[in-house]
Amino acid sequence: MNNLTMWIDDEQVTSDEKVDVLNKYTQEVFATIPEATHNQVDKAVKAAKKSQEVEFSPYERYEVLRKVAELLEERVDDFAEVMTQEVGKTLKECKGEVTRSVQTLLISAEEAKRIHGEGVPVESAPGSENRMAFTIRVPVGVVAAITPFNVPLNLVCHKIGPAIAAGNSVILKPGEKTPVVALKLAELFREAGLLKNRLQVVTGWGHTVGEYMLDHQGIDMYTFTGSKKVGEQIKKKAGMRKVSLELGNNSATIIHDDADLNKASDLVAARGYNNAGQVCISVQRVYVHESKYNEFSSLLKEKVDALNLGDPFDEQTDVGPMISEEAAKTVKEWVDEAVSEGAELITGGEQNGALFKPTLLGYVTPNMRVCREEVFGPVVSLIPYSNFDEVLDQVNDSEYGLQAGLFTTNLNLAMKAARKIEVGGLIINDTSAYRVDQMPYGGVKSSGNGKEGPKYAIEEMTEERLVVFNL
Ligand SMILES: NC(=O)c1ccc[n+]([C@@H]2O[C@H](COP(=O)([O-])OP(=O)(O)OC[C@H]3O[C@@H](n4cnc5c(N)ncnc54)[C@H](O)[C@@H]3O)[C@@H](O)[C@H]2O)c1
Ligand SMILES: O=C[C@H](O)CS(=O)(=O)O
Repeated sequence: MNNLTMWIDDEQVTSDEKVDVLNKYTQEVFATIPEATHNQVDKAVKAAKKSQEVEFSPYERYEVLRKVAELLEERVDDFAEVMTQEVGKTLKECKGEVTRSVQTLLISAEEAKRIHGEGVPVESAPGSENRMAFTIRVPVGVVAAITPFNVPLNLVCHKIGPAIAAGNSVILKPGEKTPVVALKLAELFREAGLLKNRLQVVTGWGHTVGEYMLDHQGIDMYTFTGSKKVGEQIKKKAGMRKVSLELGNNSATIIHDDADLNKASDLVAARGYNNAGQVCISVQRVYVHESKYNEFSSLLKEKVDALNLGDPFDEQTDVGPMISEEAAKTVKEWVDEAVSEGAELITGGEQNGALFKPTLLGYVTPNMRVCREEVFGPVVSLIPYSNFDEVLDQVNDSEYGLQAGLFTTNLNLAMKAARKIEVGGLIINDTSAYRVDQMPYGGVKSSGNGKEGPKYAIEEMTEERLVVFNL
């Protein structure tokens, strides 16, 4: 068993209290992490602040991030195997996540060289003829990055990459259920020669270690990915400090009457169940035009039935365990409740420990929890509709707004949806779950605020400062 250590003030340290990290398939403990104390968090913040005094040029930041990307690329298999144990998602998916993380770091490295302000034409104002002005972007300072369990490497890279590229010092608190790959990544930053204390990692529970971070006034910005509940707490506690929140969603995808049903059902089957549905943009609510509902439903059922549930290390497995038995039980409760309220159980609905069978529900209505709230499990709900304008309203009838998908060949309808659907991103002819790492990514309403994607995250993680010359 691995007794892991944190990185605080340039040292590998532990603490008396420990948190077990389980292999999510076998449920055996495969590592322990220290529960950081209040003093350790304080020490990390002070060390981060001090590290800001050392010059770190954009090109040096580029070099370190590029080097970490190279080191990670050499260790894809090693990282993926650890991730499969701690998350429970399939080995092939984990390899995909590590490969994406390499890209996120490389894009961040490139963006480090492109941080710039802009000229401001103050001289055009009467009386300001002898002045000139421009903006510069300066680092915010100490950034606290708090990350969730489900995508434990790439979402960490989406925070550390841009924060380092922008010239900040970062204190990372990874999700307590999946902290191991984050700690391994921190080692790569050391190996790559990152300046002292530009990255520190504290581990432990959110309600303790996370809260110590929220209470520390030495932190200049919080970048958080996780649940709406915790996001709200962070926003309250941050006060006037900067906050970037990437929160949940109950993602909708529309299948219009002109859609390619084969393609649409392939993509829904692939993106409604990967990582056991524990993806913030996972396909959850699928609105199908009534004229195609039966055909789409049987095509999709066939593809969902073909998904193999089981050991994530087995190459034949498509869907591994959920993060815990407790999470799987909640999903079971919501599915049973929907069926008792009149939904059709097309397939699935069975739970065994942390394993939950890929489930397809039909004739789901707006007030059912599987529709209204974020399921975060392998459950897709089909909802028939007759009128395009009305379905846009149904999609918007949600407190969330991260991404949505629309299958149609009609350009006018696609543009109408783009203007009307209240989301951070609309994906045409694919599901809500499309994401590549350079794109602007982030939600509206209860899905949060601020954008990720290194270029956009760097804007969040820097301040724009105006410089005016009186010549
Ligand atoms: N929008 C996105 O990009 C995105 C991406 C992935 C996951 N998510 C969301 O994350 C959620 C699932 O992840 P989770 O269960 O790990 O989320 P979570 O909110 O329970 O935990 C996220 C992080 O917050 C910490 N935390 C918990 N309580 C805290 C507190 N009181 N103060 C400070 N920190 C605290 C946790 O320890 C963890 O590190 C889902 O809602 C999902 O949609 C969103
Ligand atoms: O869980 C949500 C993630 O942001 C989606 S992805 O893994 O980045 O595609």
